[in-house]
Amino acid sequence: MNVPGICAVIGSGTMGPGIAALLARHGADVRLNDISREALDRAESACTAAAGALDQLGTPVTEGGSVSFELDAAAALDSAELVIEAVPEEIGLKRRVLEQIEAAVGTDVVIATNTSGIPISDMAAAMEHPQRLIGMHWSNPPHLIPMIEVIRGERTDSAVETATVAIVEALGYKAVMEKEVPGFVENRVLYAIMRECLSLLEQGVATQEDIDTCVKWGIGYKLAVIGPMRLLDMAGLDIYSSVSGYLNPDLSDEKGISPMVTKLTEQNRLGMKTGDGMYPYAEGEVAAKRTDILRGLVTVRKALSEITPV
Ligand SMILES: NC(=O)C1=CN([C@@H]2O[C@H](COP(=O)(O)OP(=O)(O)OC[C@H]3O[C@@H](n4cnc5c(N)ncnc54)[C@H](O)[C@@H]3O)[C@@H](O)[C@H]2O)C=CC1
Ligand SMILES: Cc1ncc(C(=O)O)c(C(=O)O)c1O
Repeated sequence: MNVPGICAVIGSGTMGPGIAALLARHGADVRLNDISREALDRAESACTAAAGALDQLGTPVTEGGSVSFELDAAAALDSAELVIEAVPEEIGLKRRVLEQIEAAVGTDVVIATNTSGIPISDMAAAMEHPQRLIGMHWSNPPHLIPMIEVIRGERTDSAVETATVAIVEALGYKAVMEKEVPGFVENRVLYAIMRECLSLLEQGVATQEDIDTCVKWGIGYKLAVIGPMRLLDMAGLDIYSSVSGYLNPDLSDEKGISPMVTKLTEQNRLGMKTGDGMYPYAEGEVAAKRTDILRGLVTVRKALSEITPV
């Protein structure tokens, strides 16, 4: 299966532009929609940057692809063969947007949601044709992380799942098919790591710099080559049993949001998008960090593509 010829991406904040740029790279006529003119203006340069990263990666260009920027949702959705919803993670808003999408496209059109982890069945509750809604969870930055989680809701048609997996594979990405649980697989694992790291920082066990160094080199580097299930075999299940026996009861079981994150959020210190967060950023540093991150991800992905899968 090829990538559908006409795609609509609804919401053009952090995720929409990278998704649109990758679809366009594979030949699609992509309409990127947002309710904010400013967001669409920012999206134009984000799409250009994403295309530059795809050039660095050597991703071939399929002729005929383009991205257009649409304030008018109806124009974006007109004749769309695939719709990807990427509006903020708020169930009420997502339900309203899905209602608007479903009223504008044919019943055979796949409607995918990029939710970070809201169960698909909860989002489909008010839909007239819930069989065509599917979770298609891209990882940030979506034009570079070559894996997408595909999550069926209780009423999703199996043909919609098959079609979505085929689209993911046509993009050259790996599809991971899952049953729905809040957070899906990726964010359950990521948020377990984040919870523990934030707890260690709040307890003063290590600085944020040292926590980042430990996780990047001690865990991240290794996990990019060996998945956690295989790592258990490499370490030895007897070792895992001994360590988890005394360690698991001591790990963070914080049920709420980290107090440190709550305080920073209340101060509008949201990270790179506001120029201050877990780290402070000097003038020009956010752009430099973003460039370093993209360059690093391109380099590591190229290296990983050359190794034998473990
Ligand atoms: N930021 C991340 O790292 C990741 C986010 N996600 C998920 O993707 C979705 C989008 O996330 P972000 O791009 O980070 O959000 P964002 O807040 O950066 O962008 C969302 C955009 O949607 C627009 N929007 C709001 N209401 C709209 C409507 N009715 N119609 C059209 N556009 C509308 C906003 O103006 C904004 O530009 C969320 O569900 C999020 O949880 C998934 C993977 C990673
Ligand atoms: C902090 C954080 N939260 C959610 C996601 C997501 O996948 O939905 C990501 C990501 O990197 O993709 C993330 O970093």
